[in-house]
Amino acid sequence: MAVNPANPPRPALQATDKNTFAYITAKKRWPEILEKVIDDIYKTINSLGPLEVDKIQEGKRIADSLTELKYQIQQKKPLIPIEASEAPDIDTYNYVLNTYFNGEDWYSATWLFAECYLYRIIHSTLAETKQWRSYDPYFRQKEDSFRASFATIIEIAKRIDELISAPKVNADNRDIETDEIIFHELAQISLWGNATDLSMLTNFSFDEVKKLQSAGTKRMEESEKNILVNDLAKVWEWILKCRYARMDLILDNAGFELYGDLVFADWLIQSGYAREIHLHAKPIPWFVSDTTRYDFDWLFQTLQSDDFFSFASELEKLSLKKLASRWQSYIVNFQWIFTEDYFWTSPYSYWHLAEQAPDLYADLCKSQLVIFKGDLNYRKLVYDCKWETTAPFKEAIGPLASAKGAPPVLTMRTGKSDLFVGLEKGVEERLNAVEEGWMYSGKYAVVQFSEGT
Ligand SMILES: O=P(O)(O)OC[C@H]1O[C@](O)(CO)[C@@H](O)[C@@H]1O
Repeated sequence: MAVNPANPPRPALQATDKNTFAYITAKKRWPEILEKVIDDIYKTINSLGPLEVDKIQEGKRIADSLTELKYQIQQKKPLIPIEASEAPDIDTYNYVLNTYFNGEDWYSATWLFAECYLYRIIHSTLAETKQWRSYDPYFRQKEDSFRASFATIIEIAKRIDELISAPKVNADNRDIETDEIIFHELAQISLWGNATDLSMLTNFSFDEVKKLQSAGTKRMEESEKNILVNDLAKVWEWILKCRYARMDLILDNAGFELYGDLVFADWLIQSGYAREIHLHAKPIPWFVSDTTRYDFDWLFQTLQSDDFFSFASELEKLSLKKLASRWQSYIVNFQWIFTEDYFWTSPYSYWHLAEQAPDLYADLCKSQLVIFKGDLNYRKLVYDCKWETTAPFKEAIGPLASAKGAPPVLTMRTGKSDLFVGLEKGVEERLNAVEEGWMYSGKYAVVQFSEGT
């Protein structure tokens, strides 16, 4: 039988499997995430004036629907089609549900489908209303966590300033050895930014977020040992070969992770290794903290604002403004091209990219490097199934490595699911012996590369 959403290349990860992160997610994390959304809606309701009766009433109905959704999950009720609407992706969801998961419930459907379906339903519950259609129920969390990340944000802003103004040598006006070191450093800032994912932080305080980030900076020096597969050296060779390349960045979380990704993208442009970088975001709020157009624009505005980091010194504010105005110039000059596509929020694995989103695929094939950030992108790349941890990365990403004309693919992800491929023999056993839950702790990462065909 051909590979399909109910028949991945290996048995699917499923929440029915009790000793897995999929199970913990369905049992504990989904209800918590829904509670946070409901709280957020009530916070907004409470801030409305008495004249906004319609919005208040509609908001209460949304909160009730989401409470019902939480109950459906907790009671392991069957998944039901999403109400038809003008949204371009509902037919896809209902087709996949009816064709592959008819009669399945929140636990017995694949983890990937059930989880995408959850975030899609949360969005529909808001999008199909009059007053809340463009409301992002995760925005408050994104905003708070970005503010709490100030110390690391400013540290990185200073660093990129130094790096960009560093003297260049040789005929090409570049010092390749220094560039290689900088490349490794900035790639790791982008990589470890993925550890602070809000969907994982339902129970974390902002102090803990800060700790994670400062550990992230310190970890930079000793982080190599937690990158279980590190293809950065190969990627660097590839970049040197390509020179002045088109690159694509399939973004993950907004806020701190996006900031780190853009710092990396900034240097790639400034150094001339990239001529243009296409930034791919989500068209709807997704997996709590994923980047949308609004988040992207908000980041630029925030870095330029005098009020958001009101406690920052004038010098610090100036360095953030300088950064944001340089970034703005990349947008104006089409060196950074922002784009979004419903394929990224579909329930499909990237094994189906060419057939499900042919135009997007054809466009990505023009790229010299397609970088996939984060855990969900990784899950989708490898079809979210029980690969042996030693399975080769290129086998696990299927057609994206082997199809004729497949683009060069790089994944940079901290592990937040029961899923690692491409590990050396013995690594899984060594870590199993010392650390329960190491696969999904966010502490271990992989940077894996396929040069395409
Ligand atoms: O933002 P990321 O890195 O894609 O992570 C998304 C999160 O959602 C999950 O995919 C499932 O909840 C986790 O595996 C991961 O923590």
